[in-house]
Amino acid sequence: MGKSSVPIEISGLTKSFGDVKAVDGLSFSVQPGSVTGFLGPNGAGKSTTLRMLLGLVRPDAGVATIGGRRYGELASPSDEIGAALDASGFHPRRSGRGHLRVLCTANGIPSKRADEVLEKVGLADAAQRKVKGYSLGMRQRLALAGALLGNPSVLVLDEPANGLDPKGINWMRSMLRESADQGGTVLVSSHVLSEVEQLVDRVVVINKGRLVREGTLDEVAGGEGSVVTVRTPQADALLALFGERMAGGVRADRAEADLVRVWGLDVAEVGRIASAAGLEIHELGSERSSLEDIFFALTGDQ
Ligand SMILES: Nc1ncnc2c1ncn2[C@@H]1O[C@H](COP(=O)(O)OP(=O)(O)OP(=O)(O)O)[C@@H](O)[C@H]1O
Repeated sequence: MGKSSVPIEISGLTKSFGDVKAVDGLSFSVQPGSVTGFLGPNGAGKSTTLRMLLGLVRPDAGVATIGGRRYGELASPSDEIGAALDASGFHPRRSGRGHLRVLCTANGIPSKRADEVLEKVGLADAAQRKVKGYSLGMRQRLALAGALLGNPSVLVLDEPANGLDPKGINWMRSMLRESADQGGTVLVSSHVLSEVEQLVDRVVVINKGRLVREGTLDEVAGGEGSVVTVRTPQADALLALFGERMAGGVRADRAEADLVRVWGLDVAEVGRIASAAGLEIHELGSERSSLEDIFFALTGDQ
């Protein structure tokens, strides 16, 4: 455990831009020692939340803290939290090394640290090249390098997987994992679950500025769980049957005219209930919902 234990707490955070409620009473926490995915469709309020956490946007209500303090109250922010919010915000004519050295100066970090992090993110060979010639993947690496400069306990990365090829994703996973294994707190946002599925062990899912689900990948997958599919000419009657059990955590919908999907029960229970009601069943099956299906179900974003 090389890093101090610094949780992030988001509590009742709210922010509107004119008529748009970007973040709406949002609360969740991010614990040290894990990589947490911050997920939601485009416009869900992820960037606004991260900007409030980093003191770049003032909340209308609520508070975001890092180790119990707001960003503005941190004694030495770059030692405590490293952020990469935008991989396009570089000065195009600066070299990768030049960019990092400017950050070192601004944050009172010795400039030799620039070369250390360039090495760490695999950009040592491109250190002298101008950023305008960098690929998107290289910019992501440079953004991460900037976040790592102060060797902070907390890393906050907005869409870090964007532009990375599978090799790059693998590499990103090992970088984030290393930080979490040392006791670091890592929060990475994405609007594409499949992009970060391999990077994270916990997820916080938001939609329309509100919390939808929070937990480990298994908990979130288990919550929706597997889906039982029933092919029946009496789909209406079957839906009504399971509709009555909604309060018990059972959910059903109609995938096709004669195909009903049921969540919250196993295949044997569904078969037993349907046969007890005397319904005609042509096919009964079960499939595990993919995380992507769950994400769509949670965010209503088809
Ligand atoms: N500075 C701003 N002025 C006006 N509206 C804004 C501003 N920043 C964000 N919004 C609006 O707030 C909502 C949330 O935006 P935000 O960028 O936080 O979402 P996001 O989840 O990060 O989306 P994406 O995945 O597309 O980056 C959107 O409707 C957006 O248009």
